[in-house]
Amino acid sequence: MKFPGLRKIKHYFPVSQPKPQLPSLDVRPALDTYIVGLDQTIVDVVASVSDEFLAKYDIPKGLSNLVEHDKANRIYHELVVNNAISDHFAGGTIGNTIHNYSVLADDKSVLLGVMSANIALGSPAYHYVCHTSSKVDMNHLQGVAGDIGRGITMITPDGERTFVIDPSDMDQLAPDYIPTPIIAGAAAFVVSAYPLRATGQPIQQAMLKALADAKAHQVPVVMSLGTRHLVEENRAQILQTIHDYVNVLAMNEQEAEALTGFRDPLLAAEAALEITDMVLITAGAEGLYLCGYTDERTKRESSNPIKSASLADFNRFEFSRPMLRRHCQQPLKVYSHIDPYLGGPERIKNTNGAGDGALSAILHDMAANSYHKQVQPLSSKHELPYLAYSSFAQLCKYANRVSYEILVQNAPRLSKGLPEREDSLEEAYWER
Ligand SMILES: Nc1ncnc2c1ncn2[C@@H]1O[C@H](COP(=O)(O)OP(=O)(O)OP(=O)(O)O)[C@@H](O)[C@H]1O
Ligand SMILES: O=c1[nH]cnc2c1ncn2[C@@H]1O[C@H](CO)[C@@H](O)[C@H]1O
Repeated sequence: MKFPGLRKIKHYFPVSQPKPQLPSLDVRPALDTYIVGLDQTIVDVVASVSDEFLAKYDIPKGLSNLVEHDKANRIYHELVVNNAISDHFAGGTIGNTIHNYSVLADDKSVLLGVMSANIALGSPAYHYVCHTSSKVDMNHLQGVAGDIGRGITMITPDGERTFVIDPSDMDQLAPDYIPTPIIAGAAAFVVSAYPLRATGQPIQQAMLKALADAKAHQVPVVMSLGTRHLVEENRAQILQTIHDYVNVLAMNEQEAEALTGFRDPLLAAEAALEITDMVLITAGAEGLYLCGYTDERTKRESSNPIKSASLADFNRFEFSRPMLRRHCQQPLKVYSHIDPYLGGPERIKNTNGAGDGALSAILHDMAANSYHKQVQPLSSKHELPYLAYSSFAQLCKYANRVSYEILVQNAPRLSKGLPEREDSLEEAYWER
């Protein structure tokens, strides 16, 4: 487990504990710190298109659109003829998140989903496996006869991305392939709201089983919302799922508005905190917000400039560490915001995955907390059951830095971790 982000370390963080056992790529619940993700396994087929192309096929821009197989094929073939396809890349919002987690933490994660039982060279499954970190344990995947999903990722000249999703067998994941002991030993379980639109498909029951297992074993449940119209179309079901199971909710500002009715991210977060414990809202060029709970007796005042927007002095206690609401004697809502790292890259070719990247940083910090607690149980950092290792403010910095890296690497999956030294910036960024 790597240290989450960079900073002058105040507490002892044992980075590489020698392990008496032989190294193993399989996750061993009693020995490893890991997270588990459930996803619709998807390969991203990346193509450059014009706005007219989207209009021709009646595809709403900026969203993830489920389409029938024939239409996806027609689009795909026109893109092949136009020579517009630049790459095939492993995708899936949770696949991306746990891959990035494994790259950042240099540690294991488990992917639950389907995979073609026979993988042919050049097939969607082949591209998926080739572009996934070897630290992602794929031993629990369910083999299927057909293909994994195909997500045609169309990038318009303004850098916006629009998905056309052809599901193939991606929704066939059955509850029998949810390994309860693996979920029970995880530092967090992460899922997206996308499977909620696969009405009547086995993945819905599989997802419910995984959520129930995580809840029964007090494993924090993290959910990302996916895309705005998914939230608009399944709002009641999503709200109920969050209320029943979710501890950390991740969304962008459009999804937050669709869920809560508030366009303003702080008001949206305030509303969402009525049904969950922590909320990450990414807001594109406005940076990101991380909001949650801490206990009155452990609140810590920020030494950053105090900001006011729709909530007065909202970041006053952003140096506090997040807790589950039910673990607080006197819960206090805490809000933190950060502008894009270095103002954002000079030129953004494609924002795909920047939000998922932010979430993988939060997951890394949560897992680092579990790891630290396991190896240093008597540390003062664990006097109370905190949800993460770092403060809200520090988590914002780390998440923001990772989003920037996704934007500059121009791909939703990191090919390498963050640089050990940040030449581009004064050290102050990582300090309190
Ligand atoms: N135009 C931009 N300028 C500067 N930073 C940006 C810009 N767009 C995104 N970012 C950075 O990336 C983070 C996440 O971006 P965004 O809100 O677009 O995520 P998203 O819509 O959830 O993405 P995805 O669903 O593709 O993962 C922002 O919080 C910010 O740090
Ligand atoms: O319906 C879906 N289910 C799962 N993942 C999806 C869906 N639509 C798009 N993405 C995934 O979201 C990532 C960027 O955030 C992309 O890599 C894409 O594969």
